[in-house]
Amino acid sequence: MPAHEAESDTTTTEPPDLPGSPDPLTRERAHLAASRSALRAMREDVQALDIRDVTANWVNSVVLQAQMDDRIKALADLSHTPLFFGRLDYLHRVGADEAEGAEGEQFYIGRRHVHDAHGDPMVIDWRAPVSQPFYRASRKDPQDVGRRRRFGYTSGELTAYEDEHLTDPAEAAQTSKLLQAEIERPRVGPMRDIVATIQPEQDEIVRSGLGGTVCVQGGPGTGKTAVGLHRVAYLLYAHRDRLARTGTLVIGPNRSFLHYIEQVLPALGELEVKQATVDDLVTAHVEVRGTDEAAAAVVKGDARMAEVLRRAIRSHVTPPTEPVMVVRGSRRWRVPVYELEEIVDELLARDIRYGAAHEALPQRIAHCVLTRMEEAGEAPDDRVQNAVARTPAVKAAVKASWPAVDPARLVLRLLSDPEFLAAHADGLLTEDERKTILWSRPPRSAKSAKWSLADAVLIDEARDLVARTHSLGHVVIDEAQDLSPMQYRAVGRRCSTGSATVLGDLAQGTTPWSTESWEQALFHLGKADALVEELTAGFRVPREVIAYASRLLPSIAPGLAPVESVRESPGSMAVREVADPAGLDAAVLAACAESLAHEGSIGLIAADARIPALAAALEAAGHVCLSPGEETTAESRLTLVPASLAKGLEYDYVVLDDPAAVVDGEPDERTGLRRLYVALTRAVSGLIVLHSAPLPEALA
Ligand SMILES: Nc1ncnc2c1ncn2[C@@H]1O[C@H](COP(=O)(O)OP(=O)(O)OP(=O)(O)O)[C@@H](O)[C@H]1O
Repeated sequence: MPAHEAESDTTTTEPPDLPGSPDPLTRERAHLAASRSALRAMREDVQALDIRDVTANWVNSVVLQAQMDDRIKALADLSHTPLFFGRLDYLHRVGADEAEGAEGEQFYIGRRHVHDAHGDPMVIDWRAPVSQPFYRASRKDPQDVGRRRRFGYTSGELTAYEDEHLTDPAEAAQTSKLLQAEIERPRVGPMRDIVATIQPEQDEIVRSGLGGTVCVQGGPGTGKTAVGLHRVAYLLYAHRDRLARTGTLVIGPNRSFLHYIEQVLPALGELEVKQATVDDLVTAHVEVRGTDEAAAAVVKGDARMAEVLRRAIRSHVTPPTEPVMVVRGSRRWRVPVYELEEIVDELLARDIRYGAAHEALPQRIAHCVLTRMEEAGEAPDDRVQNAVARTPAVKAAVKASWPAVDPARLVLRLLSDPEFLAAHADGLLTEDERKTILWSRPPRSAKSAKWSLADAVLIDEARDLVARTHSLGHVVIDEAQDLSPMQYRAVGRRCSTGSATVLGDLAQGTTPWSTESWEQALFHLGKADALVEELTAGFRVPREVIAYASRLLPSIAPGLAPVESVRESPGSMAVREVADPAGLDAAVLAACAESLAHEGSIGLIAADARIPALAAALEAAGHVCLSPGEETTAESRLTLVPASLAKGLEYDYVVLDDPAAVVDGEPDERTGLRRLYVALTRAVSGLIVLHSAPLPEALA
């Protein structure tokens, strides 16, 4: 694969040039300049639109103007993001029969579609079907592509290109230098998109259909987050209308993480995707002021709790014992007990939401009354039925047989009333488990209760038993391995009529309820038929570093294979023992200073308990520190990261303080080692591990 740079363009592979014609790089630059002015023209066209004549009213005009403003924003030409990053030379016209001998076609691939004044494409959106071979074509399967060209940019200038002639048997396959350079480029600021370098196995996940749920298992830095975000962008392109109606959501583990990834989709032109943590979803209606012991949270997060709640809510249904007597004017209408029983039984058998049945019951009783009225020769209409449904007699019957249930109060009663819990957890929870979740001092009311996050998930489940939760079109769940079965259910009901992308790594599960197998997780999510894919190539962590971290795998996830890093960075790893524990802070500061001498972002990761001491030491040494997820700038590049917040984040250089303390910060050894595995796998270019206490045995 010959690479060409501005100064050293020696072996040209372009078709023979006419004497005096410009060299390929100049031609490509000319196409870039022409594309940029075409984009400018597209933007000016939208800006010049006068909507006064086409909008019927004020609301219409506001809506249309907002859409146009979005479009104008989307058409902005950002000088630091190349308008195109690749070119495909097809051997034949796309879609034409090869036998016709139709001439080849050329497409420039970029972040968005750009066309000229005649509507002919200058740049094709990376998500369009004709762009797909840019990511997937290979020597084995050239997909009718004769040449794939990648472009290299320096400070927004097109400075290099690299060609692959996929159908040329004489050309040997090589790893792309531009691809490697893009992967090695220092990270400053928030996460960026990978449109120019999506790999074939990643692309298969990105472009998999909207209908199915995909689950991706992948070690640290294999691009799960990147793939999930690009899949959303792809789905929005391929199913724009449907997803605009139903909505999309990206779920991440915490605010810092969401902040870190929030720029990726807008950079791809997608501004409408919502982001949330699972906690955000379930605390919309509950104020969380309490916490749980791990043992209680594990039981509360167990899927058996869903059945306990289902039984508890249905226990409010009582078979009718009294007939209903409705008085209208001078007449009395009676619905006998057996008929009421039939209605209640039928509603129970239909298994509709508790609240829906509660609303249907008065209408059903009123309908019986109306039938009797008709039999007696009256001609009542809908208004009469509604009036009957609202009579005190009918209301009293509904209250007796199918009373309204408040979800929070239902959970409150389960957690405070040992008999109520025992009755509905019979055969599901052991006595010990019931004791574990019962409040020792029950609160007076749902309002005054100190709900925990696990309680909020239970209330969310109870709310769904009362009234169906609104479902979105597509949900991406990142770091999914940390969700409890009940949390999976909470997410699952938010995409019950849509699909999901589930991303995670079983080896990075650090919650007491973390996922043991994707099959189980997908079952709880309600997507048991999802496809499980595996990503094994690592794009973040250098080979030496991942090899060191992978020593932990036999202890934390015995079935998983180590990540195969695509990054060679010799000398990227150092483990330093500090003999005197009192000298550890100073050694850490020195390692930070050493790392700051390089370009890029620095993360100092330490056990949560060590953070205050390190923050003070850094401040005393005059370092300005960022918090995780906060944007790195050229002036402040050092982030102090508590180990509990490191998940999903990355830094060019990582300094890891005292691994043993990171392990000891967790309730058990396996969780501690998993936390350490996360901390060890955040580095893009270099890792320095400092310790005075002995290293954990699994690592030593
Ligand atoms: N095809 C690619 N080309 C260039 N960079 C890539 C590619 N795939 C992933 N990366 C980069 O590798 C890094 C790790 O990606 P990402 O955060 O998505 O991995 P992850 O699997 O979610 O990691 P973790 O398990 O640690 O959360 C990111 O900087 C991402 O941009």
